[in-house]
Amino acid sequence: TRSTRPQRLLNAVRKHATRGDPQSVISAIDHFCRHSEWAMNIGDEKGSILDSVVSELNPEKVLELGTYCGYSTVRIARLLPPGARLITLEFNADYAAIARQVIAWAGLEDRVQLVEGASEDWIPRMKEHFGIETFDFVFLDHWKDRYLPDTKLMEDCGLLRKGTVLLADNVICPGVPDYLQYVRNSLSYKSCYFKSHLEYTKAEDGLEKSVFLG
Ligand SMILES: Cn1cnc(CNC(=O)c2cc(-c3ccc(F)cc3)cc(O)c2O)c1
Ligand SMILES: [Mg+2]
Repeated sequence: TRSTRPQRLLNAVRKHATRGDPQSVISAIDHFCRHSEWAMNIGDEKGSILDSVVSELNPEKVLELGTYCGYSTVRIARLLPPGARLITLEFNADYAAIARQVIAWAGLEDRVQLVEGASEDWIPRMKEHFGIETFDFVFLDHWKDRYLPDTKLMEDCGLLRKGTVLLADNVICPGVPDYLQYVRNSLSYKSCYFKSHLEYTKAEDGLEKSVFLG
């Protein structure tokens, strides 16, 4: 049977990236997506903005919603100190299987926990199942109609603290209008927009950074 795009992306990582070298994994995926097949990774341009937000924050506890092939997981985890923890949720089992191998190729499995399942099922279980009190940083990149309900769910589950940073991908393309309206108008968030481009294209897209004020 034909291979899938995520499988071909993983093959490109194995062929062109060095085991244990996260930067080479990132570069191999960006090259594959620019020159072979577009894929919905955050990409190098928005990825640099993600890097700067993570580096400035130095988070200990990170949640990623939407793993896909693990590209942003690798981007974030490579910047974390070894004691820090990144929990990444992926609904799609096929994507999760590929992402595990990409994360392992980068040598970052010791600080990443990939969980398969629906965000709305796992968010309420973070405390008792993972011993998490609150998250320092949350990266939202999953189904766009889940950004707002999952943010409200994280609030209700007490997973956000004063200063927790939410960073949302694709706020222009495909777009998350209900989420944007919420974080930009709620007195509980200080929000700002980082204008960029849809991964590997000239189309406008951007990231919204929102600090929870408690
Ligand atoms: C199936 N599935 C599993 N995870 C998800 C969540 N991610 C997205 O949907 C997503 C989509 C796009 C995108 C797709 C087509 C297009 F024309 C323009 C943009 C870009 C992204 O960066 C994304 O994160 C969907
Ligand atoms: Mg995205």
